[in-house]
Amino acid sequence: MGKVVEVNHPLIQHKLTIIRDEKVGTKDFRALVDELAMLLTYEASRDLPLEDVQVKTPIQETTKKQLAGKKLAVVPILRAGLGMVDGILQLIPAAKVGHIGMYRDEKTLEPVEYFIKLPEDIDQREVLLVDPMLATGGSAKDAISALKKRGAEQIKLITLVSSPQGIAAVKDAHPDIDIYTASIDEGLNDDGYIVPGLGDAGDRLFGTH
Ligand SMILES: O=c1ccn([C@@H]2O[C@H](COP(=O)(O)O)[C@@H](O)[C@H]2O)c(=O)[nH]1
Ligand SMILES: O=P(O)(O)OP(=O)(O)O
Ligand SMILES: [Mg+2]
Repeated sequence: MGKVVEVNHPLIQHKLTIIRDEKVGTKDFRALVDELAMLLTYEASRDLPLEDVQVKTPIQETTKKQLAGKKLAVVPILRAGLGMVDGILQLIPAAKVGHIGMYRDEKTLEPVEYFIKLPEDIDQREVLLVDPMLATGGSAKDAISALKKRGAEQIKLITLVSSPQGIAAVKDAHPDIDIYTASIDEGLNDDGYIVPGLGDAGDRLFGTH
């Protein structure tokens, strides 16, 4: 059974409050989404396996830990997820990057997939699936299904803002998935936007409407 972790570190709460502000422009919004993604990845990577390694300090030889070389892939759900990739790669530069393109139909709120390109060995990688917003959960559910269909077994979903409904929908469809989020907000409005949320993350990242 996967877990749901609301990572409420003070730095995360502070930065998230800033980007909720409608007056924050594209440049600051982008920078803070990157920083938040990095901070969330710090928590989501807590269980990465370690192995012993010999290291010679200027004082003496010692046995310490290093990452055991686990293969990772970062997979953003386009467009909004793209804003989280660079921040994650700063922590895990060797990760490969896949892309899943999806938009929500404005009337039905159902996700429409328009692009998918993943590393060939996705079945051997732990996947960090990233999207700033988990609203109805439709996009994340379909993205996880697409990853599983291609053999991915270990998948963590990282979001900035989640609704209780979105979390429940993902857990219902994919009980094995761990979800890391900076905030579980109150809910959804009639247009499927998270309340209070931060608006349309893709539009705010890329300056579109
Ligand atoms: O407040 C919101 C809600 C949604 N989005 C965008 O939609 C999808 C997620 O919606 P689901 O209903 O969970 O499928 C997400 O990719 C965002 O791009 C948003 O920006 N703001
Ligand atoms: O999920 P949407 O429709 O908001 O897509 P995008 O992330 O491209 O804004
Ligand atoms: Mg959008």
